[in-house]
Amino acid sequence: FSPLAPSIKSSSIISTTRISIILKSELDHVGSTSLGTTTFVLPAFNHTCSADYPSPLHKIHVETLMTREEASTCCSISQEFAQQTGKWNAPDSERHESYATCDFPVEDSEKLEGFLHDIGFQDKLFSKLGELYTLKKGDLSFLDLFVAHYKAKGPDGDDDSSVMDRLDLHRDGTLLSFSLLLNSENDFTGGGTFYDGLRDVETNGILQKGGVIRPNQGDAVLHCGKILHGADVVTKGERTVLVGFVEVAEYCTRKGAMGRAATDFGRMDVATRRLQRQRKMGNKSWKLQNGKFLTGHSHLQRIAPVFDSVIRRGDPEYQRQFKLEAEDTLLRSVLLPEEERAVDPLFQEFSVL
Ligand SMILES: O=C(O)CCC(=O)C(=O)O
Ligand SMILES: [Fe+2]
Repeated sequence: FSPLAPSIKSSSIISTTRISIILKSELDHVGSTSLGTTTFVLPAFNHTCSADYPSPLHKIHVETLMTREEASTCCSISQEFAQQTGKWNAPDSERHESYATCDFPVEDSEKLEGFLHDIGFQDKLFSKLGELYTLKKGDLSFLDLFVAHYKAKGPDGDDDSSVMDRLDLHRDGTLLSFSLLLNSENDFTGGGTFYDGLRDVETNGILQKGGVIRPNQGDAVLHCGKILHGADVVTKGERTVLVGFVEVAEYCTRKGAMGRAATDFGRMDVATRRLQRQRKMGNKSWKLQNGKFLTGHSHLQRIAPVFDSVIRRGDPEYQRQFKLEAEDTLLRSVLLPEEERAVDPLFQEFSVL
């Protein structure tokens, strides 16, 4: 399959029976349903990358992991706990450095932790993630598991900073993540998890305008945490989700893939700052003068010209495309094919004992 092949979009959810006979390229971007799992595939953005597309990580799955009753129980326990501790009253920047959310870690509530244990949640989740992303249950561990709470801001639109109504575009710290809706989808309007890479993909059932996926109560969106995503604004009511950051054992991943992507994402941030500086000078030539910081050979004093390339690379649409390409490369390369994974060194160590 060539990533250059034209992609065919479909406006209808394709049935399981059709999947086996349609071309793989037809599956691009399409929401397909198979045995209770709905899958959306991120489009290929990097057309020069020779690595296979789509990799398992290009796929975002929606999967029922709790019954409505189980999700409701988790929601009531969480509500009760948050009321007692005030955990949902202000975004907590201590736990999530760059993206403060109104949340509490599951381990803080014995009752919630106990309930999740009783319904075998971790086992169910890790088995599913393993099956969908070519991993074993034992390769997965929680970096964080927490309940987040979103609430619409007041009708007068005042900036009530103690309320979280959305989460801006970001990447998680882990390779895998999920977000499971605990309350009823009828309790709020807006909300849902959105993906930059799905922005221009045709809407399809629970995939709505702007690349937003709005699952039902008890359903979880499972995705690679490195895909640029956020939580859409809740415009009415409240939305409560169980969110988990799931670490993948290092021996399953390709060394350097993550570092390369981080460098590429970082290059675009530098480009933004360069453009801001050029604009500040009124797009006129500016004097490069670093003598304040460096002396000797490193001391530069000259006129820096205005670069068209600075303007081009600073353009938000150019940057978005560049980042999507880097993300695509990362998704294709970071997971090692199963046959190339060496035995987990830790496992080896223990098996000798
Ligand atoms: O609310 C959601 O669905 C997404 C949450 C999320 O991305 C996060 O907490 O990192
Ligand atoms: Fe996230």
